[in-house]
Amino acid sequence: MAPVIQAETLRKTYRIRQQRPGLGHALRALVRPDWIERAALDGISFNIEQGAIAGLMGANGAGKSTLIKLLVGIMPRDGGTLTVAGLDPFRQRRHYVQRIGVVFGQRSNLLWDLSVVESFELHRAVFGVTRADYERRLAELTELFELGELLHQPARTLSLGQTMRCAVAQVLLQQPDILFLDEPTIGLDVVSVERLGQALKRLNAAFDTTIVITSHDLAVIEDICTQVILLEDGRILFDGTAHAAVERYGRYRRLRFVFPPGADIEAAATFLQGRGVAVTIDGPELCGVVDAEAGMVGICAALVDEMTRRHALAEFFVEKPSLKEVILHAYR
Ligand SMILES: Nc1ncnc2c1ncn2[C@@H]1O[C@H](COP(=O)(O)OP(=O)(O)OP(=O)(O)O)[C@@H](O)[C@H]1O
Repeated sequence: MAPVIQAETLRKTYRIRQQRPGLGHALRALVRPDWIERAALDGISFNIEQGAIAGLMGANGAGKSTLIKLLVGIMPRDGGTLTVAGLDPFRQRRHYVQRIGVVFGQRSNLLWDLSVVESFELHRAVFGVTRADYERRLAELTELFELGELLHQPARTLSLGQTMRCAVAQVLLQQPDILFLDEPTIGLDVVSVERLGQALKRLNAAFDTTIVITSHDLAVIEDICTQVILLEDGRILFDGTAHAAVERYGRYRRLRFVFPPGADIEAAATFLQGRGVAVTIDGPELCGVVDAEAGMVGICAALVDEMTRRHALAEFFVEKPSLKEVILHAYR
């Protein structure tokens, strides 16, 4: 089966007006402005299969939002080819929008003073969903997204997490083939992130809906995505499963030291940093991710040995790090 999304040497360049300091430059720029070009997507190629949950990841400015804008058809590409569900998202936008659901961050189409179900009714009318399809779909989505009594509340009374679940359910009313979510987890607490993630998984399992999601919350990507595309400076650094990403960066190990009450964890952290280990402190625990490509056992053993001699430890563990840790380490 052909992939539902196919991108070949996809390119997007922004023209940026240069403003040099000084009155002379400002006056000259009025007559002959200085432009430079910046490639936000530098000829990237990838496929996404029908029924995948694909996570787009990358640091700020990596090109995730630009890619989502090309995928949903609100911006033209400058080069390469892009086919989604057999259509060109930008050139065939009128047909295309019927096939996709899009939620950008916290911009929902729920109307503030109306109850959620009233906003859903308006959406039904705009997208021409038949009454019978709407009733069936509403029942399915109420269960999948745990909407229950939220449906009868005015949108302004919902929490951020509840708003996001309702906003996503709303765009699913017209049963799109593909759902695009740009940073849906911003501002959500961990419980809301988990609830949204589980709802998306249920949706995907029940209807084989392809989902493309960008998030800085790597835990959500690791939990729900079947494919991870990692962007850096407009290029693809990694494209594969979350599991493969961990395997690829499998040479990393997490050293986790647990300290007794009153221990000087900061001093221990400084010591590890001095050995080139990236560390985080969480309560009585100090974690360091070690790049131990060659001689993994020896490097970990030497660090543990030095730590036990210098500091009073309650326990220590050598573990495989999460996707989040290895990616963050790879960025450094
Ligand atoms: N409208 C624009 N005009 C000029 N440059 C832009 C524009 N939009 C984005 N860029 C530049 O293109 C690059 C990619 O930006 P993009 O917003 O796609 O990244 P991102 O990965 O979504 O980042 P973030 O996580 O911060 O949202 C950046 O260097 C950015 O400064």
